[in-house]
Amino acid sequence: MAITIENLSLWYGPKQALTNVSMKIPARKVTALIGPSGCGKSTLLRCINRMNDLIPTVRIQGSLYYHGVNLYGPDIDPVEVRRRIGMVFQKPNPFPKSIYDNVAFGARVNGFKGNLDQLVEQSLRRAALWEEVKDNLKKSGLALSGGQQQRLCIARAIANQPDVILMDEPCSALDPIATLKIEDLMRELVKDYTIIIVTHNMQQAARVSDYTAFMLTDEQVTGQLVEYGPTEELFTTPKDRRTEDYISGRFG
Ligand SMILES: Nc1ncnc2c1ncn2[C@@H]1O[C@H](COP(=O)(O)OP(=O)(O)OP(=O)(O)O)[C@@H](O)[C@H]1O
Repeated sequence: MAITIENLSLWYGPKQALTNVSMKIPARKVTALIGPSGCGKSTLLRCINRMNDLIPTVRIQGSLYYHGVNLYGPDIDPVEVRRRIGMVFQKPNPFPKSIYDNVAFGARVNGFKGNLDQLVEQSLRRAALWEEVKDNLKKSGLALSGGQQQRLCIARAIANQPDVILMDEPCSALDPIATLKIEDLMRELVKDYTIIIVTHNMQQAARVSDYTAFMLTDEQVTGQLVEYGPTEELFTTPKDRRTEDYISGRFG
């Protein structure tokens, strides 16, 4: 298992957002988190690389293990956690720098001693962007199309040599063609990385993920994990009535 989550609960100030979530996320698979708006998907995703630590009012209970190490243990450096567990956001967010400098950024900050040109090329190739930008590496990252910008952000994440890539609705700002390109890319990247994706789009979860987790906030419990299993099973033979209602479009 890449990630093991045990009884994780989270509060934003007095407001609870996750309740006793437990799940095991396998390495080198795509795991999708689905569920209605506000059910805690992004919150759970952000727990995995300790992004919620940046919010002062957040309180977390429970454990989250990454290859057996408790990421919330006392000796853990959140900066190192975020290098190993990279993240791609909903809205592509390249730095206002050249394509090259975007990809080289993390390596430079970390005092990378190897061949930077090679790292940039490899990362852009892996993000399926190299052919489109190789003659324009000095061009601003912001001058690319939305889909290219998102692949640039994926290249920037890959250049940090992560093990896990978290993606928070990576296609929601993209057109259908750019979306399919990112989905193809995910299937390619999963050969080498563990990918966890939050998506609103059930078809997308069905297309790209190996495992799916359905989350829900209802009158009784905030931010609960209702059902989790192989994607095909969850979509064809859900075990919980609430999963069935959601995937058949009866609510959310
Ligand atoms: N920084 C924050 N401060 C306070 N409350 C927050 C914060 N971020 C999220 N919340 C609340 O926590 C709950 C879960 O939000 P979260 O964004 O994790 O849900 P989600 O399932 O990802 O929703 P969506 O699909 O709409 O993005 C919501 O009620 C939200 O308002």
